Amino acid sequence: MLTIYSDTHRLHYGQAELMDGKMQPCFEKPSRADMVLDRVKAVGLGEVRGPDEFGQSPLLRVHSAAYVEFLENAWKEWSALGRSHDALPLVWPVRGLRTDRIPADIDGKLGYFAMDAGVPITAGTWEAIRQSANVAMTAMQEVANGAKSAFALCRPPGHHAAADYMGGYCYLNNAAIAAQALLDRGAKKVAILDVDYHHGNGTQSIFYDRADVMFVSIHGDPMVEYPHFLGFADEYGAGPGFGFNHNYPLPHGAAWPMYEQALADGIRKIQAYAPDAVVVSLGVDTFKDDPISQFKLENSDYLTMGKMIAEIASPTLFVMEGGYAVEDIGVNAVNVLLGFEGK
Ligand SMILES: NCCCNCCCCCS
Ligand SMILES: [Zn+2]
Repeated sequence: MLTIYSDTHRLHYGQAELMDGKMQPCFEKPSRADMVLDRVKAVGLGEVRGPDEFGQSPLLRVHSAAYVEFLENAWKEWSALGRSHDALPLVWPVRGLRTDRIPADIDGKLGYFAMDAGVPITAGTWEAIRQSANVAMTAMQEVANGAKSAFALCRPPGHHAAADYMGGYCYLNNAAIAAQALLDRGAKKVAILDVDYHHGNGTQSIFYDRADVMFVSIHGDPMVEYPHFLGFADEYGAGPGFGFNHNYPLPHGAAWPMYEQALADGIRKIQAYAPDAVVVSLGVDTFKDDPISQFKLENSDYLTMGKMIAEIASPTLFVMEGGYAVEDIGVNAVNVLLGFEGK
Protein backbone atom coordinates (compact mmCIF):
# COMPACT_ATOMS: atom_id res chain seq x y z
CA MET A 1 0.00 0.00 0.00
CA LEU A 2 1.32 3.46 -0.93
CA THR A 3 1.85 5.94 1.92
CA ILE A 4 1.79 9.69 1.35
CA TYR A 5 3.68 11.71 3.95
CA SER A 6 5.14 15.20 4.36
CA ASP A 7 7.72 16.25 6.93
CA THR A 8 6.08 19.69 6.93
CA HIS A 9 3.86 18.51 9.81
CA ARG A 10 6.80 19.35 12.07
CA LEU A 11 6.08 23.06 11.58
CA HIS A 12 3.00 22.58 13.79
CA TYR A 13 3.84 21.80 17.38
CA GLY A 14 1.55 23.51 19.89
CA GLN A 15 3.06 24.18 23.28
CA ALA A 16 -0.03 23.69 25.39
CA GLU A 17 -3.70 22.83 25.37
CA LEU A 18 -6.39 23.50 27.95
CA MET A 19 -7.22 19.98 29.13
CA ASP A 20 -9.26 19.10 32.19
CA GLY A 21 -8.84 22.53 33.75
CA LYS A 22 -5.17 23.08 33.23
CA MET A 23 -2.72 23.97 30.47
CA GLN A 24 -0.97 20.73 29.53
CA PRO A 25 1.67 19.93 26.89
CA CYS A 26 -0.09 19.10 23.63
CA PHE A 27 -0.91 15.41 23.16
CA GLU A 28 -1.02 15.98 19.38
CA LYS A 29 2.70 16.20 18.64
CA PRO A 30 5.21 15.49 15.84
CA SER A 31 6.46 12.20 17.33
CA ARG A 32 3.04 10.67 16.54
CA ALA A 33 3.70 10.89 12.78
CA ASP A 34 7.33 9.80 13.22
CA MET A 35 6.22 6.60 14.94
CA VAL A 36 3.67 5.76 12.24
CA LEU A 37 6.18 6.43 9.46
CA ASP A 38 8.83 4.31 11.22
CA ARG A 39 6.36 1.42 11.46
CA VAL A 40 5.32 1.77 7.79
CA LYS A 41 8.98 1.38 6.85
CA ALA A 42 9.69 -1.36 9.40
CA VAL A 43 6.97 -3.65 8.02
CA GLY A 44 7.67 -2.74 4.39
CA LEU A 45 4.09 -1.60 3.80
CA GLY A 46 5.07 -0.10 0.47
CA GLU A 47 6.38 3.04 -1.21
CA VAL A 48 6.40 6.30 0.76
CA ARG A 49 5.94 9.43 -1.36
CA GLY A 50 5.61 13.16 -0.75
CA PRO A 51 2.41 15.11 -1.56
CA ASP A 52 1.61 17.03 -4.72
CA GLU A 53 0.38 20.63 -4.45
CA PHE A 54 -3.38 21.06 -4.90
CA GLY A 55 -3.73 24.68 -3.79
CA GLN A 56 -6.74 26.06 -1.94
CA SER A 57 -9.61 24.98 -4.22
CA PRO A 58 -10.04 21.51 -2.65
CA LEU A 59 -10.16 23.17 0.79
CA LEU A 60 -12.90 25.54 -0.39
CA ARG A 61 -15.05 22.60 -1.58
CA VAL A 62 -15.55 21.76 2.11
CA HIS A 63 -14.61 24.82 4.19
CA SER A 64 -15.96 28.37 3.99
CA ALA A 65 -13.79 31.05 2.37
CA ALA A 66 -13.97 33.13 5.56
CA TYR A 67 -12.68 30.20 7.63
CA VAL A 68 -9.79 29.37 5.26
CA GLU A 69 -8.86 33.07 5.15
CA PHE A 70 -8.89 33.12 8.98
CA LEU A 71 -6.58 30.06 9.15
CA GLU A 72 -4.18 31.60 6.65
CA ASN A 73 -3.96 34.96 8.45
CA ALA A 74 -4.47 34.09 12.12
CA TRP A 75 -0.81 33.92 13.09
CA LYS A 76 -0.03 37.20 11.27
CA GLU A 77 -2.85 39.00 13.13
CA TRP A 78 -1.95 37.39 16.47
CA SER A 79 1.77 38.15 16.26
CA ALA A 80 1.04 41.72 15.04
CA LEU A 81 -0.15 42.32 18.63
CA GLY A 82 3.33 41.44 19.87
CA ARG A 83 2.27 37.95 20.98
CA SER A 84 4.97 35.34 20.31
CA HIS A 85 3.29 32.45 22.16
CA ASP A 86 0.66 30.13 20.60
CA ALA A 87 -2.72 31.63 19.71
CA LEU A 88 -5.69 30.19 21.62
CA PRO A 89 -9.33 31.36 21.89
CA LEU A 90 -10.66 32.81 25.13
CA VAL A 91 -14.37 33.36 24.37
CA TRP A 92 -16.91 31.43 22.29
CA PRO A 93 -20.33 32.44 20.82
CA VAL A 94 -22.55 30.12 22.82
CA ARG A 95 -26.37 30.22 22.96
CA GLY A 96 -27.86 33.71 22.66
CA LEU A 97 -24.68 35.39 21.42
CA ARG A 98 -24.47 36.61 17.83
CA THR A 99 -22.61 34.98 14.98
CA ASP A 100 -24.06 37.02 12.12
CA ARG A 101 -20.93 39.15 12.11
CA ILE A 102 -17.31 37.98 12.10
CA PRO A 103 -15.35 39.95 14.74
CA ALA A 104 -12.67 42.32 13.49
CA ASP A 105 -10.05 41.42 16.12
CA ILE A 106 -8.10 38.18 16.39
CA ASP A 107 -9.40 37.27 19.87
CA GLY A 108 -12.98 37.48 18.58
CA LYS A 109 -12.09 35.56 15.40
CA LEU A 110 -10.34 32.77 17.34
CA GLY A 111 -13.52 32.15 19.36
CA TYR A 112 -15.80 32.53 16.35
CA PHE A 113 -13.87 29.91 14.35
CA ALA A 114 -13.11 27.41 17.16
CA MET A 115 -15.18 24.98 19.22
CA ASP A 116 -12.59 24.42 21.99
CA ALA A 117 -9.15 25.38 23.32
CA GLY A 118 -7.41 22.34 21.86
CA VAL A 119 -6.33 24.12 18.68
CA PRO A 120 -3.24 26.24 19.24
CA ILE A 121 -2.16 28.26 16.21
CA THR A 122 1.58 28.74 15.75
CA ALA A 123 3.78 30.37 13.12
CA GLY A 124 3.93 27.12 11.15
CA THR A 125 0.37 25.89 11.59
CA TRP A 126 -1.01 27.18 8.29
CA GLU A 127 1.74 25.54 6.22
CA ALA A 128 1.44 22.29 8.18
CA ILE A 129 -2.35 22.00 7.84
CA ARG A 130 -2.22 22.93 4.15
CA GLN A 131 0.31 20.14 3.54
CA SER A 132 -1.73 17.70 5.61
CA ALA A 133 -4.62 18.37 3.22
CA ASN A 134 -2.26 17.92 0.24
CA VAL A 135 -1.23 14.56 1.72
CA ALA A 136 -4.88 13.47 1.81
CA MET A 137 -5.48 14.79 -1.72
CA THR A 138 -2.42 12.98 -3.11
CA ALA A 139 -3.45 9.66 -1.59
CA MET A 140 -7.01 10.31 -2.83
CA GLN A 141 -5.63 10.81 -6.34
CA GLU A 142 -4.01 7.36 -6.14
CA VAL A 143 -7.36 5.75 -5.29
CA ALA A 144 -9.20 7.84 -7.90
CA ASN A 145 -6.67 6.55 -10.45
CA GLY A 146 -7.56 2.94 -9.66
CA ALA A 147 -5.47 1.89 -6.66
CA LYS A 148 -7.27 -0.52 -4.30
CA SER A 149 -6.07 1.50 -1.31
CA ALA A 150 -3.70 4.22 -0.15
CA PHE A 151 -2.62 5.67 3.21
CA ALA A 152 -2.60 9.43 3.86
CA LEU A 153 -0.31 9.83 6.87
CA CYS A 154 -1.85 13.16 7.83
CA ARG A 155 -0.78 15.37 10.70
CA PRO A 156 -2.48 17.44 12.14
CA PRO A 157 -5.69 15.33 12.04
CA GLY A 158 -8.97 16.73 10.68
CA HIS A 159 -12.20 14.99 11.67
CA HIS A 160 -13.27 17.51 14.35
CA ALA A 161 -12.97 20.41 11.88
CA ALA A 162 -16.28 21.50 10.34
CA ALA A 163 -17.00 23.81 7.40
CA ASP A 164 -16.13 26.89 9.44
CA TYR A 165 -14.64 25.90 12.76
CA MET A 166 -11.58 24.10 14.17
CA GLY A 167 -11.38 21.96 17.28
CA GLY A 168 -9.89 18.88 18.89
CA TYR A 169 -6.43 19.33 17.32
CA CYS A 170 -8.10 19.63 13.87
CA TYR A 171 -8.04 22.59 11.47
CA LEU A 172 -8.73 21.37 7.92
CA ASN A 173 -10.86 18.24 7.55
CA ASN A 174 -8.49 16.04 5.51
CA ALA A 175 -10.95 13.14 5.20
CA ALA A 176 -13.84 15.38 4.12
CA ILE A 177 -11.62 17.21 1.62
CA ALA A 178 -10.57 13.86 0.12
CA ALA A 179 -14.15 12.49 0.05
CA GLN A 180 -15.42 15.59 -1.73
CA ALA A 181 -12.51 15.36 -4.20
CA LEU A 182 -13.46 11.75 -5.01
CA LEU A 183 -16.99 12.93 -5.79
CA ASP A 184 -15.61 15.78 -7.91
CA ARG A 185 -13.61 13.15 -9.85
CA GLY A 186 -16.70 11.13 -10.72
CA ALA A 187 -17.59 9.00 -7.70
CA LYS A 188 -21.35 8.94 -7.16
CA LYS A 189 -21.29 7.75 -3.54
CA VAL A 190 -18.54 7.82 -0.91
CA ALA A 191 -18.72 6.28 2.57
CA ILE A 192 -16.69 7.71 5.41
CA LEU A 193 -15.98 5.25 8.24
CA ASP A 194 -14.62 7.02 11.33
CA VAL A 195 -12.95 4.59 13.75
CA ASP A 196 -11.30 7.27 15.89
CA TYR A 197 -12.23 7.11 19.59
CA HIS A 198 -13.87 10.53 19.35
CA HIS A 199 -16.94 11.30 17.25
CA GLY A 200 -16.04 13.01 13.97
CA ASN A 201 -18.37 15.94 14.58
CA GLY A 202 -16.76 18.00 11.83
CA THR A 203 -17.08 15.33 9.15
CA GLN A 204 -20.67 14.53 10.17
CA SER A 205 -21.73 18.19 10.04
CA ILE A 206 -20.15 18.76 6.61
CA PHE A 207 -22.15 15.97 4.94
CA TYR A 208 -25.19 15.79 7.24
CA ASP A 209 -27.78 16.90 4.68
CA ARG A 210 -26.34 14.90 1.77
CA ALA A 211 -27.06 11.42 0.42
CA ASP A 212 -23.86 11.16 -1.69
CA VAL A 213 -21.73 10.69 1.42
CA MET A 214 -22.63 8.17 4.12
CA PHE A 215 -20.99 8.86 7.48
CA VAL A 216 -20.51 5.99 9.97
CA SER A 217 -18.77 6.57 13.30
CA ILE A 218 -18.05 4.38 16.33
CA HIS A 219 -16.88 6.40 19.31
CA GLY A 220 -17.02 7.21 22.98
CA ASP A 221 -20.57 8.13 24.02
CA PRO A 222 -20.77 11.96 23.81
CA MET A 223 -22.93 11.87 26.97
CA VAL A 224 -19.68 11.24 28.83
CA GLU A 225 -16.96 11.99 26.28
CA TYR A 226 -15.51 14.67 24.02
CA PRO A 227 -16.88 16.27 21.80
CA HIS A 228 -19.92 16.09 24.15
CA PHE A 229 -22.32 17.94 21.87
CA LEU A 230 -22.65 15.71 18.78
CA GLY A 231 -22.40 11.98 18.00
CA PHE A 232 -25.59 10.57 19.50
CA ALA A 233 -27.30 7.51 18.00
CA ASP A 234 -30.40 9.54 17.03
CA GLU A 235 -28.47 11.62 14.47
CA TYR A 236 -29.54 10.01 11.17
CA GLY A 237 -28.93 12.91 8.79
CA ALA A 238 -31.17 15.78 7.65
CA GLY A 239 -33.28 16.45 4.56
CA PRO A 240 -31.89 14.52 1.58
CA GLY A 241 -29.21 13.19 3.94
CA PHE A 242 -31.67 11.46 6.26
CA GLY A 243 -30.66 7.80 6.71
CA PHE A 244 -27.07 8.40 5.58
CA ASN A 245 -25.57 9.13 9.00
CA HIS A 246 -24.97 6.33 11.53
CA ASN A 247 -23.47 6.88 14.98
CA TYR A 248 -22.47 4.07 17.34
CA PRO A 249 -21.73 5.65 20.73
CA LEU A 250 -20.13 3.12 23.11
CA PRO A 251 -19.58 3.34 26.90
CA HIS A 252 -16.26 3.97 28.62
CA GLY A 253 -14.42 0.67 28.97
CA ALA A 254 -15.67 -0.80 25.70
CA ALA A 255 -13.34 -3.57 24.50
CA TRP A 256 -13.13 -5.44 21.20
CA PRO A 257 -16.25 -7.66 21.48
CA MET A 258 -18.52 -4.62 21.88
CA TYR A 259 -16.52 -2.58 19.37
CA GLU A 260 -16.56 -5.36 16.77
CA GLN A 261 -20.36 -5.67 17.00
CA ALA A 262 -20.78 -1.95 16.22
CA LEU A 263 -18.16 -2.05 13.47
CA ALA A 264 -19.81 -5.08 11.83
CA ASP A 265 -23.18 -3.31 11.84
CA GLY A 266 -21.67 -0.12 10.43
CA ILE A 267 -19.88 -2.10 7.73
CA ARG A 268 -23.16 -3.83 6.79
CA LYS A 269 -24.75 -0.41 6.34
CA ILE A 270 -21.85 0.69 4.12
CA GLN A 271 -22.05 -2.52 2.07
CA ALA A 272 -25.79 -1.90 1.51
CA TYR A 273 -24.96 1.67 0.44
CA ALA A 274 -22.51 0.25 -2.16
CA PRO A 275 -20.15 3.25 -2.32
CA ASP A 276 -17.70 3.86 -5.17
CA ALA A 277 -15.03 4.47 -2.52
CA VAL A 278 -14.54 4.38 1.24
CA VAL A 279 -12.57 6.95 3.25
CA VAL A 280 -11.49 5.64 6.66
CA SER A 281 -10.80 8.25 9.33
CA LEU A 282 -8.13 6.16 10.98
CA GLY A 283 -7.76 7.20 14.58
CA VAL A 284 -6.26 4.63 16.95
CA ASP A 285 -7.00 6.40 20.25
CA THR A 286 -9.35 3.44 20.89
CA PHE A 287 -6.25 1.66 22.23
CA LYS A 288 -6.34 0.44 25.84
CA ASP A 289 -3.32 2.58 26.86
CA ASP A 290 -4.37 5.82 25.14
CA PRO A 291 -3.76 8.65 27.64
CA ILE A 292 -6.91 10.65 26.84
CA SER A 293 -9.35 7.88 25.85
CA GLN A 294 -11.41 5.13 27.54
CA PHE A 295 -11.72 2.15 25.19
CA LYS A 296 -9.77 -1.08 25.65
CA LEU A 297 -8.66 -2.28 22.21
CA GLU A 298 -5.46 -4.34 21.98
CA ASN A 299 -2.73 -4.25 19.31
CA SER A 300 -4.09 -7.40 17.60
CA ASP A 301 -7.65 -6.00 17.38
CA TYR A 302 -6.43 -3.52 14.77
CA LEU A 303 -5.47 -6.40 12.44
CA THR A 304 -9.06 -7.70 12.71
CA MET A 305 -10.40 -4.18 12.18
CA GLY A 306 -8.46 -3.91 8.91
CA LYS A 307 -9.66 -7.31 7.76
CA MET A 308 -13.28 -6.34 8.42
CA ILE A 309 -12.90 -3.06 6.50
CA ALA A 310 -11.49 -4.99 3.52
CA GLU A 311 -14.77 -6.94 3.38
CA ILE A 312 -16.49 -3.78 2.11
CA ALA A 313 -14.52 -4.55 -1.07
CA SER A 314 -14.43 -0.94 -2.26
CA PRO A 315 -11.39 1.25 -3.10
CA THR A 316 -10.30 2.54 0.31
CA LEU A 317 -8.42 5.66 1.37
CA PHE A 318 -7.06 5.59 4.91
CA VAL A 319 -6.60 9.06 6.46
CA MET A 320 -4.68 9.31 9.76
CA GLU A 321 -6.65 10.95 12.57
CA GLY A 322 -6.00 10.56 16.33
CA GLY A 323 -4.03 8.24 18.60
CA TYR A 324 -2.01 9.54 21.54
CA ALA A 325 -0.28 6.45 22.98
CA VAL A 326 2.83 7.38 21.02
CA GLU A 327 4.67 4.10 21.74
CA ASP A 328 1.89 2.07 20.13
CA ILE A 329 0.43 4.41 17.52
CA GLY A 330 2.64 3.02 14.76
CA VAL A 331 1.87 -0.64 15.48
CA ASN A 332 -1.86 0.01 15.85
CA ALA A 333 -2.32 2.20 12.77
CA VAL A 334 -0.21 -0.05 10.53
CA ASN A 335 -1.93 -3.16 11.90
CA VAL A 336 -5.18 -1.86 10.39
CA LEU A 337 -3.44 -1.46 7.04
CA LEU A 338 -1.82 -4.91 7.27
CA GLY A 339 -5.12 -6.49 8.26
CA PHE A 340 -6.78 -4.75 5.32
CA GLU A 341 -4.18 -6.29 3.01
CA GLY A 342 -4.79 -9.73 4.51
CA LYS A 343 -1.34 -9.92 6.12
N1 LIG B 1 -10.76 14.98 28.69
C1 LIG B 1 -10.55 14.74 27.26
C2 LIG B 1 -10.40 16.04 26.50
C3 LIG B 1 -10.22 15.77 25.01
N2 LIG B 1 -9.81 16.95 24.30
C4 LIG B 1 -9.72 16.91 22.85
C5 LIG B 1 -9.54 15.55 22.26
C6 LIG B 1 -9.30 15.63 20.76
C7 LIG B 1 -9.11 14.27 20.11
C8 LIG B 1 -8.80 14.34 18.68
S1 LIG B 1 -8.81 12.80 17.84
ZN1 LIG C 1 -9.72 11.05 18.74
